[in-house]
Amino acid sequence: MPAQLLAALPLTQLACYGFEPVAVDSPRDIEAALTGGDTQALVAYSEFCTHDPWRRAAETWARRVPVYFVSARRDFDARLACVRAGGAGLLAWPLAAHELVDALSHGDSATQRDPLRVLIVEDMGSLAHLYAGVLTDFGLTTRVVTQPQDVPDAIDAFQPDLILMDMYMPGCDGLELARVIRQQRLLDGIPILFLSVEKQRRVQLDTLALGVEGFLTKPVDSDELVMNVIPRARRYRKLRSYIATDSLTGLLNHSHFYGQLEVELARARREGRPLACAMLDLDGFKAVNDTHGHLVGDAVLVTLARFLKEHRRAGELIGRYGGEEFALVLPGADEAAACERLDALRDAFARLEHAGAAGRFGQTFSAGVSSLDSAGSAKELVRQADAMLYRAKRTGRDRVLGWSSANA
Ligand SMILES: Nc1nc2c(ncn2[C@@H]2O[C@H](COP(=O)(O)OP(=O)(O)OP(=O)(O)O)[C@@H](O)[C@H]2O)c(=O)[nH]1
Repeated sequence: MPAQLLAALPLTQLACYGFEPVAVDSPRDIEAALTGGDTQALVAYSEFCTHDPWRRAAETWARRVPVYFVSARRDFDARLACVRAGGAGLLAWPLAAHELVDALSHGDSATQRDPLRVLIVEDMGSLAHLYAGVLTDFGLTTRVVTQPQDVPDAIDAFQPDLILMDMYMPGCDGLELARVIRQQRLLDGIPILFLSVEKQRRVQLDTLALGVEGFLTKPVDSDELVMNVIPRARRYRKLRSYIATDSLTGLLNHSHFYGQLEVELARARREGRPLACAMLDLDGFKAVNDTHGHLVGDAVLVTLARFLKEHRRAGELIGRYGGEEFALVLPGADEAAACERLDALRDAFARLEHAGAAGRFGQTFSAGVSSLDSAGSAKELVRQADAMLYRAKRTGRDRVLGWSSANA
């Protein structure tokens, strides 16, 4: 974008969200950044007037990375010009960091970082792997399941963005399996595409009436498969992330955290493995808002979210449970292991410095921990961890307490 506008970019705030923004004001620098291969997205200022060199240049860049246009214009003509230039989105000028972060974490660049996932349910393994090969060639990740009864576990483990399903399988047909999937609240909206030799219009219409996304008649050619799968999977991924995550921190929101906790709990029981839950709350956070203002308070919340994400281990869940309250699920950890880990996190976070209007400051959190040793349900896990969190607050803050050791 033009050099005189670069100073108005919220680069420091973007860095706070975990991005590495680079400000450039010449097409040559942009070309160099794109050639380097590390650039995930481009943000280009545009006035959307007839002679707008940035829009014209951006049209060529948009073929290589998602380009987000920023403009003071919000009218229809500007929106249309953005679409015609291949823009991934139109953001308001002056650019607000959280709007860009929202676009990047839900948009096309997010799918580039984390490929779309397709679960293929087909009793003929060779055919399933043929479909998988086609989708993999287009950059998608696939998993094949040949037995209907294995589908619920595969969904839990793989978290697909779309299910491609054979209609006729031994033991359980596709319609029944679709109903089993849809009856789970969190999976009600997942796109299901049927693959079948079925040509009877009545049967196809009955299938669509069930709320499945579509019907592909075998044999399906590669283009038809890919064009039916990618847009639907991408749309579901985007909608799900809008619904499941908190817009400030990008962590799971309250209800989705709780839903995923139930899934992890069931898995831990099935596999006979331990599981712990922790609730975290920033200490004296009201004073941060009062002293430095709400924007600095928001930056501390974002920093804690980013800190937790950076320290996240495979399989762990992190959610924003309430305003300044966060929640963690640690599959495979018993209470003692979880307390030790939370205490290490507490210690490391307390060493960070935050920048405020009234100078730099440190921030601590307290945490309560519970585990399957003492709690039998998701509700009980959260209740016990919460009770320990408030005991930690009452007894001095900046500490971690576990239910079983505190109540022994
Ligand atoms: N900046 C900002 N503040 C928030 C947000 N959500 C909640 N808060 C603030 O968090 C503060 C919580 O204050 P209290 O519940 O009194 O707790 P505290 O000051 O952290 O004290 P203890 O928890 O007892 O250590 C309130 O001032 C809320 O306004 C948010 O999204 N952004």
